[in-house]
Amino acid sequence: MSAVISTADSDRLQPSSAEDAEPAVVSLRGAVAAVGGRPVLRGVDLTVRPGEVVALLGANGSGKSTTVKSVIGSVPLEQGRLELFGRPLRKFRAWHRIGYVPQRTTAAGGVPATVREVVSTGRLPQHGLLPFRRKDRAAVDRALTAVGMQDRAGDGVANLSGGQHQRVLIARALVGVPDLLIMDEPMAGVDVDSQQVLADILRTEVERGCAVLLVLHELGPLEPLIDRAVVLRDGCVAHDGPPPRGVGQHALPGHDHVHPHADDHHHRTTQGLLA
Ligand SMILES: Nc1ncnc2c1ncn2[C@@H]1O[C@H](COP(=O)(O)OP(=O)(O)OP(=O)(O)O)[C@@H](O)[C@H]1O
Repeated sequence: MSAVISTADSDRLQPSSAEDAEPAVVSLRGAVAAVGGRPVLRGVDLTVRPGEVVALLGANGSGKSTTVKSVIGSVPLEQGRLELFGRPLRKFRAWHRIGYVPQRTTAAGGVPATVREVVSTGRLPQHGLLPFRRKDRAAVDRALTAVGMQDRAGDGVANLSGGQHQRVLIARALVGVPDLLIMDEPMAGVDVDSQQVLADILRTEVERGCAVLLVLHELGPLEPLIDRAVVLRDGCVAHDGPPPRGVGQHALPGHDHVHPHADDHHHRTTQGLLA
């Protein structure tokens, strides 16, 4: 699955100074992946450094979601190499360091679970099959408070608005106190007030040093937080550098506002966060 890295790529991965000695949180090199038998990623390079906030932009179908799914190991690479916190994917076990907020779909609305139950599942990488301990319950309480959903803890998730539902998914990702937060279109289907709440939550996470990889439709209220933008076009990186100011995905060719879309596809799941 992981191809041998080229000499040029090896050189690029070497730290250039003592400051850079900490390994990248995400180092994806030459990622090639197919979904449903169709080539989607055609050599994607993506780096997220500790504490960095990277926005992944691009037109509909350019491969953004597939890229983040390959980062959490749920879409296997046909070629290329992925390292998480300096370890190759096949040796990486510290999934508790990663919080993942999937692209929100309406499908979860029918799940008969309470807010607290959904958020508690985010603690699974920490305690596995062991019973919940006091510190796990405290972590769930902290995450619920962080997203302003403490008073809704006993409510069914089916009764929440889009913005509240998104907050629950974010609380689930935060409950493990991750070092990397990956969010796939966190603002999709979220009202303007909740967008500001989400931006504030994200700012708090960034301030405590969490690295963030965001799939975004447009930069919007998150723009001030973003250090770097990677723009995908047709499964390739078209831009990697400063965020295109005032230009979101809306300005990119092929954008057609079909969001959010249900993930009713059947990715071949091998290893990783969702395994
Ligand atoms: N399970 C699947 N089976 C077949 N094709 C798929 C599947 N999942 C995604 N695709 C296709 O792969 C391409 C990339 O999809 P992906 O979801 O990564 O794009 P994206 O950039 O996130 O787009 P969007 O902004 O619409 O979410 C698209 O053409 C999409 O239709």
